[in-house]
Amino acid sequence: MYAFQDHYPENLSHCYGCGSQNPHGHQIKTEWEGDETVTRFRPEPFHTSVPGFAYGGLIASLIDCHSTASAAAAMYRQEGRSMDSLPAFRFVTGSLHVDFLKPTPIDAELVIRGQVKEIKGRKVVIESQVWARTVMTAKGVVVAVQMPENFGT
Ligand SMILES: CCCCCCCCCCCCCC(=O)SCCNC(=O)CCNC(=O)[C@H](O)C(C)(C)COP(=O)(O)OP(=O)(O)OC[C@H]1O[C@@H](n2cnc3c(N)ncnc32)[C@H](O)[C@@H]1OP(=O)(O)O
Repeated sequence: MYAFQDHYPENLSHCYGCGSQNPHGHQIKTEWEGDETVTRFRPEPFHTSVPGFAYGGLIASLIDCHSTASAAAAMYRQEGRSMDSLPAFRFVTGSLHVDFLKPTPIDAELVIRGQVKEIKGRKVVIESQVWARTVMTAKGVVVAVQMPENFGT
């Protein structure tokens, strides 16, 4: 699979959630399935909250990085451009809202499905749901904003 994150330039591949260059991170991979974006992730025992269940911060970070990647992919798709083309679209999180609907089991593959709700200027809004087997355990809304040139200054 060639994922959205595989197109990130190396200097932006250190993110704890999605950076392929971060050996301690989740290194999530996201791709299109029709008009939805999909990330699959299997929690490790050290992601535990209550024994048997995944830590909420993990769920939030999966939604977060799934959504920033989805935002970039959505912008490329809208422009009819390949994700390899320059200049690159880079998105950071402006806001992250998560609803924890059910406990998330730690022993199941998690499937995060995202939908593009709005693209306006430098902003993309992504809604996502986290599924464990047949149960939706969390849902989220992320406002992703194209990273300013002077980010961090
Ligand atoms: C090939 C692909 C490459 C991809 C590379 C991937 C990089 C890897 C990184 C992975 C990262 C992984 C994830 C991470 O961990 S990212 C790390 C956590 N996030 C940050 O550190 C971001 C810090 N914040 C900022 O830098 C600025 O505040 C940003 C850039 C977010 C906006 O400041 P800026 O001055 O630039 O924006 P603007 O004022 O012109 O507004 C523009 C639009 O956005 C809307 N808005 C703004 N904020 C919010 C908000 N809080 N709620 C709702 N909406 C908000 C605003 O209303 C407006 O919309 P509209 O009114 O026009 O409708």
